[in-house]
Amino acid sequence: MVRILVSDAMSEEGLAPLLADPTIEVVQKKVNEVEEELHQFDALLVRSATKVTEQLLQKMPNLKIVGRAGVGVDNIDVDAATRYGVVVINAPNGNTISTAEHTFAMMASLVRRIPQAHISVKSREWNRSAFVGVELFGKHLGIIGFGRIGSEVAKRARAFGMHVHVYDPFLTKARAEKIGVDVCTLDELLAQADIITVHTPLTKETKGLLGPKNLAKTKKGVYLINCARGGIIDEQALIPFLENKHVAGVALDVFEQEPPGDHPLLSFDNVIVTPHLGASTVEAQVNVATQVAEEVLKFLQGKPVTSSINLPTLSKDVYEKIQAFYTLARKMGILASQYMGEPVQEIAITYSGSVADLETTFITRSLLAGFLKPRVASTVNEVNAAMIAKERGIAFSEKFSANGNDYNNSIALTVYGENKTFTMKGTHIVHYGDRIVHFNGFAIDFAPEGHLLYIQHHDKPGMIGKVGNILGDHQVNIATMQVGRQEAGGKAIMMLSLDKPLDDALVDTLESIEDIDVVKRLEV
Ligand SMILES: NC(=O)C1=CN([C@@H]2O[C@H](COP(=O)(O)OP(=O)(O)OC[C@H]3O[C@@H](n4cnc5c(N)ncnc54)[C@H](O)[C@@H]3O)[C@@H](O)[C@H]2O)C=CC1
Ligand SMILES: O=C(O)CCC(=O)C(=O)O
Repeated sequence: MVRILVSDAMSEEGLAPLLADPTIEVVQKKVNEVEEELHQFDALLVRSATKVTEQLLQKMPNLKIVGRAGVGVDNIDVDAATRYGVVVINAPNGNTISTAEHTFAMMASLVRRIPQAHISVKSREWNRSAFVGVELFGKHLGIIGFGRIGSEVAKRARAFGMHVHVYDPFLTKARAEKIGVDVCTLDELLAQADIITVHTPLTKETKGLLGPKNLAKTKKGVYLINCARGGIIDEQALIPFLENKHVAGVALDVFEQEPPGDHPLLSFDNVIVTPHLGASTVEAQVNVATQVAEEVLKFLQGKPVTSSINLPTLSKDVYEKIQAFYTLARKMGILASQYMGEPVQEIAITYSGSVADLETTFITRSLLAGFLKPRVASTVNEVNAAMIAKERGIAFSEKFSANGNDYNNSIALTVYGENKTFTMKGTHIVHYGDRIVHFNGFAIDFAPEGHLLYIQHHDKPGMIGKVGNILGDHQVNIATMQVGRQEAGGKAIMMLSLDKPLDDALVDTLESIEDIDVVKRLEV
């Protein structure tokens, strides 16, 4: 039974695909209410309240996936999750419209002073002259961050007759032209905008983006809106600009610390606030919960996920095409690691033929995961394989060749170790399966499966018989045997597939045969 912990409030309608699955148990409780059971959960679904820290991940050794029902993953230690091999996914567009609409609601409220007027009338006052606002029509709106939400805000602004200026260093010219917005530098935006709204993630670059220096570059009487992440507008820096009336008003849905407590900004009459409500609509909550539930379900069924933060994203089509190579690469990694049995510095991979045209990132990660698995005590999978390889000083590279050299497709690898270099080539043949066609410099043809025994020897009459007799005497059945040699009378190999693994004593016996140089057990 798969166990999923849903630790923040989430729409039941959205969670329906998980709740309906009889193989899944969904527990809707806060983390601190299930302290004793944390080690049992396979998946964790959160909004922004649960902090997915390294400490929490350590208490959840069975965890495979964290699903964030929303966009921002700043409540999740994604680096730690990656190290622990835990996939992190989000629901990137389920709450876009709601947040864009909330931004607009904040904008209209800000310039028409609706919250202040509301409080006044509720206090039994009728003071119409105190609440004169300004129109949005004809005003210049500066949008910082032109992704999903920023671009939806722009559409609405244009419908209101506003001039829209956009600053986003990652926005391509083609996309800006298609949407028809004025793309400018940050300084140009600050100088022109009557209203500035931020829609970036909170990163090293965006933290304090609207701080003392940039606030000083804004127009006198500017309005500011933050419905993205607390800290993009520097809260402390705002105070003098509000005191000297350079900033006419501020609308905040998000804060550096949430809840903000007794924050000095809350005492300004022209600062209007909501408690992180951008995504709080019925529709958005159903959307994000549905998106994340469907993705988690797909992941648990071994299907590709499309909104992962720490895995390459694959479409179903691409996933289907690479699946065979993904498995072949995993087996090749396992074989290479066991054969080498020593520290390695580099793994060079060459994809040839039809596989060279595919999305190989995932295949390479699979190969690395296979390679590292016998060497790493903790979980290693395609999420953390590249990171673990790096941490262990193992460089890896990919090369591509259109020519498959006798094979429709092939994956070749060269592993550079401290004392030796190892090469191997594998191919996947439809209706036949995975085959290793070169091993350690020898042409051969075997299926990388089960209990394998690699023997390197001198090419002499009677060698096969000697090995066969010893195995037979010890009741070890040989399922298949492939042989290869470099030249008659030179170095040769046998690759045997056995019905059971060999014990150490039998390996020693085989090694003691004259003219046998190497005996290696390989388990795939
Ligand atoms: N208040 C709320 O309840 C909600 C808040 N959010 C937040 O809104 C923000 C935007 O979300 P989306 O539009 O979905 O994200 P997105 O990823 O679609 O867009 C972000 C944009 O910011 C741009 N950007 C990144 N660094 C930048 C920089 N240094 N300067 C200018 N632009 C930069 C990116 O190029 C991208 O176009 C995020 O912080 C998200 O967490 C999202 C949903 C709900
Ligand atoms: O879960 C929520 O309501 C917060 C949404 C949010 O901030 C996000 O999706 O980034």
